Amino acid sequence: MSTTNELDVWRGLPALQQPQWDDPAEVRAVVEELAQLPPLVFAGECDQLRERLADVARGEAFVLQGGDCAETFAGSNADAVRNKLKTLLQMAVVLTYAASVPVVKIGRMAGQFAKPRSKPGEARDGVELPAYRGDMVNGLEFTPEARRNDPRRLLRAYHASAVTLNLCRAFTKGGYADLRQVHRWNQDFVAQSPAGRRYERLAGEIDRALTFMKACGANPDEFHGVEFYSSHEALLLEYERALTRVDSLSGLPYDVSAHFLWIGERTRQLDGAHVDFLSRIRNPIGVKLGPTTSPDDALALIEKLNPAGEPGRLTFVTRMGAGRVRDALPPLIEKVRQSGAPVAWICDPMHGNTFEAPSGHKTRRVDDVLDEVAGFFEVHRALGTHPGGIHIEFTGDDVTECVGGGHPIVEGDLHQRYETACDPRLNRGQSLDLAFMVAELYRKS
Ligand SMILES: O=C[C@H](O)[C@H](O)COP(=O)(O)O
Ligand SMILES: C=C(OP(=O)(O)O)C(=O)O
Repeated sequence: MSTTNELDVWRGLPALQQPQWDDPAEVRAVVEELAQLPPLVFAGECDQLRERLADVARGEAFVLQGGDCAETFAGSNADAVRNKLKTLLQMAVVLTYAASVPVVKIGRMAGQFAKPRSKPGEARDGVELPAYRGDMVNGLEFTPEARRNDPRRLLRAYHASAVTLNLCRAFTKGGYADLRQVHRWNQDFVAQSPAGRRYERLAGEIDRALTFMKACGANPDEFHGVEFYSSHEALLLEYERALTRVDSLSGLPYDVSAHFLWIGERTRQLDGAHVDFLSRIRNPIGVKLGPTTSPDDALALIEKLNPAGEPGRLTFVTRMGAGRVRDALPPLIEKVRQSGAPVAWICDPMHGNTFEAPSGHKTRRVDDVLDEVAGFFEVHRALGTHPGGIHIEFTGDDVTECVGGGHPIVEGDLHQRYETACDPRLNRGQSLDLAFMVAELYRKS
């Protein structure tokens, strides 16, 4: 692991997707302020997650990672965070109970405020403005004022992350996530949707199992809370660097902005700044791999990011697209397996399946999402490797952003509740449908 000076090597390397700020002095002042603020997460928690991910790499646990595409400052409130957590908990219960596998729960939450974009600008009715890059950089509103990059937003992102993480810790440790509450999470949902009714039946079985275990002498308080971890894409390196601290116990650097950080598909260049910076922090980390990744790219990333071959350190999050997963994924897994490197493999069935509907809304078909996950399981089953988890964009609200699902949304419905700040998310029913399908696939594999 690196010395403090080596943590700045990235500054001399190409760093893609970094915002241009108007006033470097203002950025320096903000970064200095960030560097004085308390850690959001602790080194020991990151180490614990690394151990959980080592279980995943060994085939003994499954990751459920998800949340908004882009969190917003306005969304850092109790209702929105509770709804997201509630859906994550419901999905985790379905997976744990129906697939009988320990589920490592990681929110794409409490820090997912910066977005890489395909184009620097956005045009509407002949007007061109800079693209929205996440609330950490500029505002979503289509006005020149909102779209101006404002470094003070880095501080607001830190505080919004702190608020969100505080809520997550309270909900997951303070009794709300108690397994004896499985019915309560579904109360507002049960009658409305096929997924809700299916979940309710499973919750009834869990109730009976808990009563049985209690009768056998198990301590029901064991089910009081759950382990929950935060994660986001480590995109804005000034922010991540300012929140990197040397742990007083181990003397090693941890990025204390989240437990788990990942490098996106657009910034995973081997000789780039993002790969260098993440190679030097001690957190468990991930890399997104799209369909253009070669087996040699995967090996080179392993060599750079986990040269010691430590289990749980490195997760590959594959996002091939439903049409490509069955041919693009096997050569990667095969070569990594031959190398003996311990990698946890997770499927992101969202980012390879985005298209634009005739109405102009960016959307995804639930069928494509399900098909990519099915392909991911088929490939792992054929190769005898472990399908280690899913990474999804979802929300706890009944939005209309992805088409299809058990309670189908058609393209003409997209305008009804299209609320994402960036890419389309699964709503609660679509997320539960996915969890039931994954549980079945897991059982079979
Ligand atoms: O969430 C991922 C990316 O930021 C997003 O897909 C980029 O979208 P764009 O192609 O509209 O820029
Ligand atoms: C940008 C993202 O994905 P990818 O890097 O896989 O495109 C994302 O997960 O927000």
